Amino acid sequence: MDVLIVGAGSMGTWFGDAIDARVAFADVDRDAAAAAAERVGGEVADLEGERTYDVVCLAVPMTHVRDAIAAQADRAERAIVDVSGVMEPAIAAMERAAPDRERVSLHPLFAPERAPGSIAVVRDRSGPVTDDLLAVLADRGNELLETTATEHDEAMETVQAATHAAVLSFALAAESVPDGFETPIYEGLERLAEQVTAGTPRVYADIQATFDGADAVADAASEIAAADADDLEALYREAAANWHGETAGGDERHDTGGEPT
Ligand SMILES: O=C(O)C(=O)C[C@]1(C(=O)O)C=C[C@@H](O)C=C1
Repeated sequence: MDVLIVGAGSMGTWFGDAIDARVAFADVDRDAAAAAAERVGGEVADLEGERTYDVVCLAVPMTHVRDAIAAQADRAERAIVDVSGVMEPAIAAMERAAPDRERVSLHPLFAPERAPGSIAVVRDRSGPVTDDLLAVLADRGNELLETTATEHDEAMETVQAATHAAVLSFALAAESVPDGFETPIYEGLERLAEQVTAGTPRVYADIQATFDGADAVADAASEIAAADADDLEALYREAAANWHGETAGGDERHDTGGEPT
């Protein structure tokens, strides 16, 4: 099987490494394509070339995936795949541009350096080629999470947009503290702030531009900042109910002040 990977950034490189196929990389930055090809043992392809492949995988930023699918779909003989991270527009573009080919959208739910991990998978039109690709990903330790484009994109509002907004807000707002003052809760957030801010700024910007979620975090933070003690207690109980069920934190007999029981 030969696969053209359009986009030779970290996701394209991850995909080329994670599958078992002859791969070629095309990118606006030909040096990036050459680096990815060298890293995974593939070739460099022209971005606007005529050559066709069994599979074309779009590994471009989510803001460009629609256009990239429209431009590259004709080079896919059997299957078209994307790893852009947004599924509804990607699937719609694939249905338009490749109605008679296999179509799968994949979103690795991890940064490439933490591979393997869970991969959200929408099999919009499955068949032998994409079944093989997915079987190899599973054999190599990835967990395939079968979903729909709508379910995925809605989940990303919380899992990515709101989560990143919360962590980045903390990363911006936190003052440095002298060594030794760290609490277990603070250390958890500190670790997340370090992890999130070690990524690629544009990826995080694209996620915020694509998925709602940040406003809900901003609204909740404003409510907390403006709350008096009674309001804060109510907000705390609401949060506890969301995460532990209706009675948690609301029953005085079990009110541990946050200590484990
Ligand atoms: O750093 C990680 O491991 C991540 O999970 C990165 C992360 C995320 O934070 O949501 C960022 C972008 C990708 O689309 C997937 C995952």
